[in-house]
Amino acid sequence: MRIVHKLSDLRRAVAGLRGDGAAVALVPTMGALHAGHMALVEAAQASGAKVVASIFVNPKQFGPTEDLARYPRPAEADTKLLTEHGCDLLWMPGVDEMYPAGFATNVSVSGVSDGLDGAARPGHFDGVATVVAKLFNQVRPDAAYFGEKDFQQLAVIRRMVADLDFGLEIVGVPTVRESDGLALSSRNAYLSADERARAVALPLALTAAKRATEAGERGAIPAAMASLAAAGFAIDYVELVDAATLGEPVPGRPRRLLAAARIGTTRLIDNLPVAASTNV
Ligand SMILES: Nc1ncnc2c1ncn2[C@@H]1O[C@H](COP(=O)(O)OP(=O)(O)OP(=O)(O)O)[C@@H](O)[C@H]1O
Ligand SMILES: CC(C)(CO)[C@@H](O)C(=O)[O-]
Ligand code: BAL
Repeated sequence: MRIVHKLSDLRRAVAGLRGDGAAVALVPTMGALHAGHMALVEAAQASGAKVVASIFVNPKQFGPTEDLARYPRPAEADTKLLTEHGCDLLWMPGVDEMYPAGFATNVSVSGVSDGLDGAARPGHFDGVATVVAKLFNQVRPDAAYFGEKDFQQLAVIRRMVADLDFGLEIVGVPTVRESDGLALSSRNAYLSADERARAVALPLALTAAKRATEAGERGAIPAAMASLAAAGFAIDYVELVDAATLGEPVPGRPRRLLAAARIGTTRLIDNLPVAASTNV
């Protein structure tokens, strides 16, 4: 796997991958890679495309009191994992390469960025949209792969791609979980053993609330909040939204249950689809 740090080298390397007429798929990440990221790489490979992964810890999507400085950056382990998975090219720009002096543009996707994580992390989705727009223009892929774990992010990117005529396919990949149900996340590395044991309350609370809601029961959201609080989580939100507002008009699963909560200093997010109630 070739690794490039400069935009000029990236352009040449992508042109090389396309040499024999192959399609190119992009997997954008912030590194500290795990099996969730590898599911994106594998889905991209399954399409027959050459795969470009990017690793860039994007300062613009972190709030002033968030974890930019301590975000894990295990470059060697990341490179090894991508090589073992047969990734074709790794784009690893530095902050100065991505945002040279004088950089002054902001991409803001209104509506879909507003609630949930957009409300809890002001400016976050502007930072995501800005860097993802740049990644798309840098790599010019035919398709890009994102995880459903960051469900609102996926919706923001789909909206941006449609609105700005990027002309590439956005593919959402289902969330990869630990055996107890916790969604894989780079930030899980922050959890102490005790916090890790209690963190399973997040997928358990969402699963219980999903089942109760689908059965037509009332009070599922307050019950989920109570079980998260009992496990020691500080809750940012637990919300059931019309999936169409997040760009997922899938027949049979018209709603999405999303949550974000903090355990100690670690903020976790998760979400599940919710089918139409069988009891109304
Ligand atoms: N468990 C997972 N299953 C599927 N995709 C995932 C999973 N975790 C992350 N992704 C996807 O990988 C891409 C890169 O995400 P990122 O590098 O932020 O990893 P992360 O584990 O989500 O990290 P963080 O802890 O910062 O949220 C995103 O599209 C994200 O949705
Ligand atoms: C899409 C992304 C790579 C943009 O920095 C990031 O938000 C992430 O890792 O999900
Ligand atoms: N996984 C989304 C990136 C972030 O939390 O900043």
